[in-house]
Amino acid sequence: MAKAFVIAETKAAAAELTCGARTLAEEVVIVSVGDVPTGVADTAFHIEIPAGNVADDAYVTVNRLFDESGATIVLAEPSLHVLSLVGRLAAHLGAATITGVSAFEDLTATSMYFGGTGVRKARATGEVSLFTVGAGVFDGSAATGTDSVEEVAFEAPDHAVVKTGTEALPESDVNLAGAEAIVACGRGFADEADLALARDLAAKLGAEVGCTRPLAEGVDWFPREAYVGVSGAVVSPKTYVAVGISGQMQHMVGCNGSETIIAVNKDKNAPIFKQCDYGFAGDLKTVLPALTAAL
Ligand SMILES: Cc1cc2nc3c(=O)[nH]c(=O)nc-3n(C[C@H](O)[C@H](O)[C@H](O)COP(=O)(O)OP(=O)(O)OC[C@H]3O[C@@H](n4cnc5c(N)ncnc54)[C@H](O)[C@@H]3O)c2cc1C
Repeated sequence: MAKAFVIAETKAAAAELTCGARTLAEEVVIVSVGDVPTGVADTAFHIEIPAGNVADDAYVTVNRLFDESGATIVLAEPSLHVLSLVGRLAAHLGAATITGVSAFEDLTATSMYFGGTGVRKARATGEVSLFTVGAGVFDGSAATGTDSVEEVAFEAPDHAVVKTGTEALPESDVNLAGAEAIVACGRGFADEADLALARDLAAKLGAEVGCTRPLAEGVDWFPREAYVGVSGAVVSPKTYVAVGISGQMQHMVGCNGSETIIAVNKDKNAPIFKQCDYGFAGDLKTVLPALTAAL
C-alpha cells in the first residue's frame, strides 16, 4: 500500500498537498514546521521550532519521521524553509527531487523548465519519489484527516544555525493567491501616481492589485509578493486585467491559468493581445477611468 509523506508549513498548503497525496497514495502522513496540521492526514506531526533556531534545521527530525513512516512518495510545499527540508531529505535518501510540479499523471510529474520556456514530464527512479508542488495544483477544500496531531521535539543538528536577531519586514496586505480578480500593472505606468487608476478599477471589481516584476524589483512600487510570473506568484483568478503589460512569457506563465484575461495596452501589436480573451488597445490613462466609470 503506497504511503505519502507531506512536508508543509502553512495550513493552506497542508490541505492542498494532503488532498493531492490522496490521489497518489492510500495513506497520508504529514509533518508541519509551521501551522498545526489538523484534519488533513491519517497521521499528523508538528514540530515547534524553538526560538533561536530556524525551521530549516528541523531536518534531523523530519528525516527521522520520514524513515519511520515507510512512505515512498513525498510532496513538499515550496516555501523557503520546506524547500530546504526536502533538499536535506533528498540528500539523506540519495534521491532526486522534481521541483515546481504543476500536474501529475500517477507519479509522472509535469513541471516548467528553462524559466517557463518549456514543459517537461519526469518520473523519479528509485524507491522514493520527491516532489515540490505549488499552490493551486490541488484543491484543498475536501481535506480530511485526524485532529490528533503529535507534537515532536525539534532535534538540533550538530551545526545548527543560530538566530542572532530578527527584523520585522513591513507588513504586506497583498493576497494574490486567494483573489477572484486581479488588476495587474506593468511598465506601461510611467508614473507611480497613475497606479491610482488601477486601484480605482480594482476597488470596483473587488480585485487585488498585482504587477510585473519590474514594478516590484525595478522601481519598488510594489512589494515582491505582488508580482506575477515564473519567478513570482502563479495565480489563477476568475478575472485577470493586465494593464500596460506587454505579455512576455515570464509574466504570462504566472497568469495564464486565469479564467478570463483582459488586456489594456496602447500598442495594438503587443504580444499580450494574442494571449487574452478581451483587449482594449488604448492609453491606460483613458481606458482605465472609462472602465471604472462603466462598472
Ligand atoms: C529569468 C527571468 C525571470 C523573469 N521573471 C519574471 C516574472 O516572474 N514576472 C514578470 O512579470 N517578469 C519576469 N521577468 C521579466 C520579463 O521578461 C519582462 O521583462 C517583464 O514581464 C515585462 O514587464 P512589463 O510587461 O511590465 O513591461 P514591458 O515589456 O516594458 O511592457 C510595457 C507595455 O506597456 C505598454 N504601454 C506603455 N505605455 C502605455 C500606456 N500609457 N497605456 C497602455 N499601455 C502602455 C507598452 O506598449 C508595452 O507593451 C523575468 C525575466 C527573466 C530574464
